[in-house]
Amino acid sequence: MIDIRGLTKRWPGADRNSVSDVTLAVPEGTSCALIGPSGSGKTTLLRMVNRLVEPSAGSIRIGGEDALRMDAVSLRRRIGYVIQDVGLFPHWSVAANVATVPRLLGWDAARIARRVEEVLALVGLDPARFAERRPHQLSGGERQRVGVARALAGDPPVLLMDEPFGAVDPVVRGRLQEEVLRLLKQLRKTVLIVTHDVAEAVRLGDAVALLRDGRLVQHAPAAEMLAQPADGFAAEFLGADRLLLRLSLFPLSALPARTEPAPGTPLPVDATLRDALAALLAAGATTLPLAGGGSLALDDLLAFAAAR
Ligand SMILES: Nc1ncnc2c1ncn2[C@@H]1O[C@H](COP(=O)(O)OP(=O)(O)OP(=O)(O)O)[C@@H](O)[C@H]1O
Repeated sequence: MIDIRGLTKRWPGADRNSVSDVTLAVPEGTSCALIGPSGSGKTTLLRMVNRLVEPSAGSIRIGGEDALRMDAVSLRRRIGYVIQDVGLFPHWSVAANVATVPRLLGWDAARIARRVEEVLALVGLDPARFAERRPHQLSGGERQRVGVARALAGDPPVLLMDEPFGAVDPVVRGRLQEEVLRLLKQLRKTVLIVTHDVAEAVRLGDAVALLRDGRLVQHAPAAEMLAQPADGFAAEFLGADRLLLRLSLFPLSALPARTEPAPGTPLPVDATLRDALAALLAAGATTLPLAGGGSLALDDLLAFAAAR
């Protein structure tokens, strides 16, 4: 769905490329998280996709169409864009902000009103309470929800997100990540998301693309990248706890349950393998019962983590 080939950006007067020969495909209905150190070119790459930055070389196809030949304004109406500081119009109500793209698309007033209610509800904001407020009457987390609602309002097939949860505290951030993840899957959007947070990247990205100095170091499914970093730089960037993080991507059902019973508090069915490891450590146990029947053994969990 998003097909990027040989994409390069050299800013005028710069002595090197900010993005260098990046080839990357994001299949329809999937998400890819762009990670990398500060200055590695993540935002520049993202902003080339909706032509806020014009590439120096390379091609971008969206849904098979050449994005570089399309009119930039109509291209942007087909691509939702969510940024860290949200960029809401301060004097407009939440409803008016969310209606920006539907209005540009020329929808009639009744359709716009229905859509605004629908997307506000989708992002967990009660339209009756929030539609008429101004941005300064919202919390940071609520503002970011409005940003997501606005990006979804025109029902674009593609969503670009640049540190969308960067400005909120860790608790709100976790909840927003969870909800947005569920929503994007449900709506089958094709998503490119910039983050500097590895945990957020593997949580939100089906695939992860790692940049260094504008070049793509590795592009792989999240669990694969955590298990097999391409080089020393990738291993260091992903962090010493990467195998632990990888366990958080798998449900309990990834391991065959043992049939023998075990004492202790049962692990809930929706626990991840990382939750299971935490519970085993907390209980000082080598096995724990599963709420769904049978038991889980520490040995099996460690073998799974080491097998990659
Ligand atoms: N408008 C611009 N003009 C000139 N150079 C720019 C411009 N925007 C970005 N750059 C340069 O391009 C490089 C990549 O910047 P970019 O913002 O894409 O990195 P990033 O990985 O998103 O960083 P961060 O995580 O800090 O946001 C940097 O060296 C930056 O200084």
